[in-house]
Amino acid sequence: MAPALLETHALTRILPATVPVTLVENITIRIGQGEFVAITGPSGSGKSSLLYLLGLLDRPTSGDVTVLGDSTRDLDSDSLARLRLKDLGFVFQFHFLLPEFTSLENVMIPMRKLGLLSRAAARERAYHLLASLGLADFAHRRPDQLSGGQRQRVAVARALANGPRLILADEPTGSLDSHATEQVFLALERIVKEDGTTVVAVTHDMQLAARMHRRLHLVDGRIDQDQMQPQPGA
Ligand SMILES: Nc1ncnc2c1ncn2[C@@H]1O[C@H](COP(=O)(O)OP(=O)(O)OP(=O)(O)O)[C@@H](O)[C@H]1O
Repeated sequence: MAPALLETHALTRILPATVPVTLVENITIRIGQGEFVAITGPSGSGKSSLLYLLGLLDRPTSGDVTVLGDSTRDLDSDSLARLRLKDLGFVFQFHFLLPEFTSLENVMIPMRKLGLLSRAAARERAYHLLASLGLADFAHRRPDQLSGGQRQRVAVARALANGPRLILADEPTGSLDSHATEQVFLALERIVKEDGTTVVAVTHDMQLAARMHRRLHLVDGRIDQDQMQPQPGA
């Protein structure tokens, strides 16, 4: 069997404290290439905690995350940072674009950080990514000159900058109105359909979750097995 893009094995994260807090417990999942996966569950059920572990932004107390068949358990912080920069893209509820830079410059930053492209090539790729998300006319605007939906689509373009295999999104439409939500959702859906990129998104929006391939439903930090059925039509 081909290796999954991302797998977890008995992933558990406990915050040490006088009374330890279990964020997620015993999570074993397998996510393949080109999947569009929703992480759902009530507030406080551990959705963001799981996404941070999947994105190697937090480290488990026990268990493992494997990326393309390779364990990440023994990687040092530099190797984890490199893996995140090259193979993973992140979109958060708030765009976190740098306010003093234009859309184009914001999208170029991860490419320059990875250091594989010249400045001119990074600029061209950033422009192409923005254009593919319907933002060609907004490439030279700063974030404060964009609408909420446009800003979030710039954040999607930035997440795509280094051609990641996996995009992790934490409530990417959580602060948007319905029109902008649809624009951002369609942008993510297109990345999955056309590029075969895997997208895993935390969402409270059950209508959006129902349009994705699969739902991982969390309750009290654990996967709710009753909710693990594939979505109809997926
Ligand atoms: N640093 C922390 N200290 C103490 N408790 C924490 C900490 N971080 C998270 N928690 C708790 O862990 C649980 C899981 O949090 P998490 O943010 O992953 O949930 P969530 O499902 O994403 O919630 P929401 O939908 O409200 O964003 C919650 O009960 C939260 O209060």
